Amino acid sequence: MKTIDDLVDEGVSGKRVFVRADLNVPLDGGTITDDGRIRAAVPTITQLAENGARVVVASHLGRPKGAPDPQFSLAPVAKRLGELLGKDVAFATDTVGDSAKATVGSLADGGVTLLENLRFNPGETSKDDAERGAFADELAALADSYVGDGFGAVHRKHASVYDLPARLPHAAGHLIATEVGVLKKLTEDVRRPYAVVLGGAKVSDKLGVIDHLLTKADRILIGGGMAYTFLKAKGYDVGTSLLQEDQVTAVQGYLARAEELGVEFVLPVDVVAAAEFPDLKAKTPSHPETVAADAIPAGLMGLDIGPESRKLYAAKLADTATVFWNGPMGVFEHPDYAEGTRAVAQGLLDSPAFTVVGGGDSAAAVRLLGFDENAFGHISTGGGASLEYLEGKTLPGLAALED
Ligand SMILES: Nc1ncnc2c1ncn2[C@@H]1O[C@H](COP(=O)(O)OP(=O)(O)OP(=O)(O)O)[C@@H](O)[C@H]1O
Ligand SMILES: O=C(O)[C@H](O)COP(=O)(O)O
Repeated sequence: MKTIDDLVDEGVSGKRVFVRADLNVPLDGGTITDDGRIRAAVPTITQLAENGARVVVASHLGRPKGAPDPQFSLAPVAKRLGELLGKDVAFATDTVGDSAKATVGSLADGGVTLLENLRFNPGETSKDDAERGAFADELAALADSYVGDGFGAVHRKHASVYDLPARLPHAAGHLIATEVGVLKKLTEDVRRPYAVVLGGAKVSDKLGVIDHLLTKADRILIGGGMAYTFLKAKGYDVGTSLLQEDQVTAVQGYLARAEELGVEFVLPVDVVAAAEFPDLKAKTPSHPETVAADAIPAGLMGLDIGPESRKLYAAKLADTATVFWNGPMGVFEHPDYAEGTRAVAQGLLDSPAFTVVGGGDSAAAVRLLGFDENAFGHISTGGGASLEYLEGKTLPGLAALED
């Protein structure tokens, strides 16, 4: 894989270099609540700008439906990126339209622009190769070369991740190199006991990885929105909790296979539940109740792991040598449901293990709850991406940089 250093050695001065970053940060209205992914993109952008490139940065934010949607605008990200780089970042209000063409066209050597959200264009995420390709052609017209650095999105076969590098000379940026370097260690000589902690809300995306982890991990701890599909698979009532009904049978299969293989599954024994999803904006007090995990009353939804589960999870992490954690244990954005995530983060720090925390929200949670990110072995910007890497899957955004 060609690196950004190789590209810079070949000469980037005066050239338009397209940087596909993952600047998908958590937002509260227009306010960025955690800028970790923006900070992670800085080294690559800085190196290119310092070497006289005209840097065209692009990213997705959230999951808009292929059309402009102001709540997913990257405008606040352009401002923050400018502060971190210590220079103005020209923001294009579209991705391949007049604004993008004009902004890129007027870039000086060493200048940086950020394009509007790639997912405002249906071609970005299309399953149709021709539609994605047509959008990639339009993006390619804005640049002379391509640097892939959005590790958090390399598992997506999207136009800017997969099709665009095929159309331009390409290289991998610093973030991708660092992330792959650390995760590779977890797929090779992993020190045991090896525990994997899974939570979060993208349940359908992430359940599939468990099948693979059963042959790798010694212990799998389940929390967050993922837990309720497991509790249901054990025959328990889960009230109105997040549930992936179509995966219940598959999960029963995982539980049976784990028993055969001697892999320990750790599920919550109690949960913090409420009648309604909390107000994450106002953070007004909600009405949480701690209930047994095997009998969540009808009308209540599980929003965090309970106090007994926190003790159990900390104990299960205490003797591990390696831990990979993706996905918060609860709706940590609201103080009533943050304690499970806090307990797991503390459990990781108290254990002697080499710890990798992966995922936009997981990494943000660790920082927002006041933990020192440097105390963890590695904080990955990729959640789904790091899981699929560990699964051994071919990741479109890495494969595209290889040839
Ligand atoms: N019990 C629950 N019910 C509903 N949502 C939950 C629950 N527990 C956690 N969440 C939500 O999960 C979200 C994070 O999940 P997600 O799977 O996106 O993790 P991630 O670390 O960001 O990984 P990725 O980088 O792949 O997105 C948080 O916003 C949190 O509020
Ligand atoms: O948050 C993430 O995991 C990445 O930014 C990818 O986002 P996606 O799951 O919406 O493709």
